[in-house]
Amino acid sequence: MSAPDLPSDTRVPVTVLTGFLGSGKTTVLNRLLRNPSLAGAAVIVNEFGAVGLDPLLIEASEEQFTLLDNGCVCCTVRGDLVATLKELDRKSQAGETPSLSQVIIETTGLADPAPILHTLMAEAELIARFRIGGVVTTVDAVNGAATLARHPEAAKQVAVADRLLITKTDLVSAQALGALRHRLEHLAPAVEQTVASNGETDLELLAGLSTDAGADVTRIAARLESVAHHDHDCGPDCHHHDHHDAHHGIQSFSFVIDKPVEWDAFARWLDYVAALKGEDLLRFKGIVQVAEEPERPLVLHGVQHVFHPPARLDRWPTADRRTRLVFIVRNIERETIARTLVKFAAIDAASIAPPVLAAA
Ligand SMILES: Nc1nc2c(ncn2[C@@H]2O[C@H](COP(=O)(O)OP(=O)(O)OP(=O)(O)O)[C@@H](O)[C@H]2O)c(=O)[nH]1
Repeated sequence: MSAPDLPSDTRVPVTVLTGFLGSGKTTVLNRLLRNPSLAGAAVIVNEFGAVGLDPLLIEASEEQFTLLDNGCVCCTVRGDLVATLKELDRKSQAGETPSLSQVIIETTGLADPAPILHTLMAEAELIARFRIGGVVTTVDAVNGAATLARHPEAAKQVAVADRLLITKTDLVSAQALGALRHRLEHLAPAVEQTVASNGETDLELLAGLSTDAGADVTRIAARLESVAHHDHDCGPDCHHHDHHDAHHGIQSFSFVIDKPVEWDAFARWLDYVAALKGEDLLRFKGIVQVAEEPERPLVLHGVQHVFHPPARLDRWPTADRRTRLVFIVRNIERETIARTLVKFAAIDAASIAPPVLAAA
């Protein structure tokens, strides 16, 4: 179906912000959203996991923010994405919300961006109102090389990028960064690689994409075609599979703990879990009520072997002050982690929800 004959700049650009689990998407998004010129932007966040923490961690206004948490936006919630975009457009046109200037979709870390682009290019109603502003892919300098070798999803995210944002360069040597850049050049030739230190990037990122890369649907289609080629070149440990198997073996679970935790014991538990399960502990996120300072929660991020320093918030983002821990793992049982919580973090099994049957 061909797009209506509209000048492309009357349509709202949609930027897809993707990148593997924990690679720094939300950090980049939060930095961008601090810019007043993005006040008219809508943010759609897709989260993989039963208990989502992103609504607590993303600095978008309630009006700006839509959470899609019923599955992965590249497969099960594509319909929700279409409905969300149509509704954003309707509200903007009806004057119920400020005029929509930009949409940023933050995918899950496991998403294949190609079906998302297809969705944006296939729906006549969407084509009339929205255009693809481009794909920005974050690549974590610490875990990036290993992740590209092990997870085909990550290689695809790089292959369809219009811009690569290399994050966490403060944590690696120049040599490691050079090797990663070389790998990225191979997967995405001629795609600009930018360093985003702690999310620091500028609006040029979105503006530049909107005007050149995103406008050309033919070019995007050609890039999508080429992803198949890159799929067969994603590294020695890459396991090829079709899209429906893409998240095979990866699961998410959570714990809600209704009593404050003792920090020393909890920190010991974190060290233990990181050391023991790092490679299969793809992503860990937590908001923690610490007994020593219960009014100021700690936000924790773990990405494979790397546990980032905890960040203390000034206050709880919502009325719910319970500790919440979310895991995205490969081949690790919830009960196994639960047992370590009881043993190392000295957490009473009775205070954990959903109940932990085999923890005692
Ligand atoms: N040292 C350092 N840490 C960073 C940088 N960018 C992000 N981080 C940290 O990396 C962790 C994960 O960042 P997020 O922005 O939550 O990553 P994400 O890609 O949104 O994660 P998911 O979507 O939940 O998988 C957080 O603790 C960030 O503070 C960076 O440039 N340097």
